[in-house]
Amino acid sequence: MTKVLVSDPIDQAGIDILSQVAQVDLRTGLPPEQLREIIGDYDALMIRSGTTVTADIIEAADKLRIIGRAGVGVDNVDVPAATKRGVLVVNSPEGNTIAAAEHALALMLSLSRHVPHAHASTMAGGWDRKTYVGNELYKKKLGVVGLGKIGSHVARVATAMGMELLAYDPFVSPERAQQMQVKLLPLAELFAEADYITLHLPRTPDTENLVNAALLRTMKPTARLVNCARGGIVDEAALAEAVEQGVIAGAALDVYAKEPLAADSPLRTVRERLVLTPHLGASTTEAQENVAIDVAEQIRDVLLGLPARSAVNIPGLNAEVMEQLKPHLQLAETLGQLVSQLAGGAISELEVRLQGEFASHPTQPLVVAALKGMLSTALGDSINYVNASLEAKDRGIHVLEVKDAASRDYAGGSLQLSSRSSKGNHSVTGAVFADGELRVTSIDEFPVNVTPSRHMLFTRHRDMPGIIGQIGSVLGEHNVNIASMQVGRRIVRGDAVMVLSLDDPIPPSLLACVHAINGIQEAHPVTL
Ligand SMILES: NC(=O)C1=CN([C@@H]2O[C@H](COP(=O)(O)OP(=O)(O)OC[C@H]3O[C@@H](n4cnc5c(N)ncnc54)[C@H](O)[C@@H]3O)[C@@H](O)[C@H]2O)C=CC1
Ligand SMILES: O=C(O)C(=O)COP(=O)(O)O
Repeated sequence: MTKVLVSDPIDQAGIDILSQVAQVDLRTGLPPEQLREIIGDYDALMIRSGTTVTADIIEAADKLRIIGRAGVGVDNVDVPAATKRGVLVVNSPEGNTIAAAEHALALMLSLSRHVPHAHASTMAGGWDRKTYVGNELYKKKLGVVGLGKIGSHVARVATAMGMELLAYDPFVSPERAQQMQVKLLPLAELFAEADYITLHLPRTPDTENLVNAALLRTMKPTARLVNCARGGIVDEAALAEAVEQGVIAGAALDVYAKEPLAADSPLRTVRERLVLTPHLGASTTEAQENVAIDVAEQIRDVLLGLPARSAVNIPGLNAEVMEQLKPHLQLAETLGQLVSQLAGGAISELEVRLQGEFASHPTQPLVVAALKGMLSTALGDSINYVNASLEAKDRGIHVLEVKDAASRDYAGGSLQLSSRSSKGNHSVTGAVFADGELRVTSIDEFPVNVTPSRHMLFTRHRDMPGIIGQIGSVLGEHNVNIASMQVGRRIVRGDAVMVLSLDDPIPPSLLACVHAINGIQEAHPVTL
């Protein structure tokens, strides 16, 4: 029975989808040791930000195929460890964009008009209209750090509210910024100029403690900071001090370096001008339904052997690409299996050559498919689209990608894999025909036209009378039935290759007899 563990609260719509294909166990709030103990039973894990998936947990996850993050940030998952183990990580990149953006705007407005403090004072019996005089956002400068999906929505709404938009995002082009009516500035200038600063970037080693005491001191004393992105980007102790001492006018946080926020955090002692929420950015009914459905559908699909649309650790290979390139990926994988079995030893270099029309396809997915096929000979099922590139790199395999659009051999182009190993060099070429059928079109530069089949035998021999008959006899003696046979040669009585498609596997004793035939130079059994 396929089993899915849901270790954080998710919307029922997600559970319903998962239940179509698996037994779903909802166990929230598990301590790490307990999660480690039980994870070995599960094929899939669905989480939000409450579960931290460490390398240790992934190590214990013997059956795990996919980790689904019902939200955006995957900083609570050791993605490199998952990749190494071939575990797919997926998320919901857009399901909670609006919720997070609106929460950042809510925090900005709350801060400006002292909503939480005025509310608390009123509830306590007060009627204080003097202390809580605020500021307008209209005509103020808003600095958006990280102009991605959430940052852009905040920018759009803030523009509509009459704010002037500044942004810092090293990966956004000036054209895009201009289109959004946003002025791109270096980080230091943005901090010095803005009246409000809102953070919408991921937490990475580069962004950790980005907003520290020194940067806070460069802000205007009237400026306010909002962090609805990730804890750890802001130095919390420095921020508490800056707000307390009036270095800045206020701050609002939804996310913290360590969650839940520690009872003794210095942030909890700041009484005024600081608004804290417990990671509520994505907590709307709408967003929770969106992300639960988005991620549960991906888990369901992957468990059914289909591709996921938002894979974090196989860049460039989403469901759309997989669907479009299905036969081409299959060809690359098959040629990878073929070339590794012809090589018969550790391959040190693989050249992936996209010829003719093939050169119009994205290279990366085809290279990954070729590597998966190539490595599966030695590594079996443990190799997949997630870890193929990494495994190849770890094994020191040098991968070369060549696009040769000018080559004209087949209408749809062709794909050639050439391997270099201690035992020699081999190359195989294949094409996808109009009906979607795969063909091997050359082996070691000898032209052939072979449909790949489960059991095959490839020989390299001298083109001379009698050799084919002898091979046929040997196969017959071993009760191995030949489905088809092809010979490729470049010159008469020179070197030739023979490809036999067989109905049965090749026993080792048969291979020894084939090798013993006079004129046979190489014989390679291949299983696809
Ligand atoms: N509080 C909450 O509940 C939620 C928080 N988030 C967080 O919000 C953040 C943004 O999410 P999205 O907009 O969906 O992501 P996104 O990927 O669309 O945008 C992130 C932007 O940050 C930029 N960026 C990366 N490194 C940067 C750097 N060093 N300096 C400046 N900009 C940099 C990227 O170029 C990109 O444009 C993420 O950290 C995510 O985890 C997302 C949803 C809910
Ligand atoms: O999607 C994100 O990145 C979030 O931070 C939302 O976190 P949550 O799913 O509410 O625990």
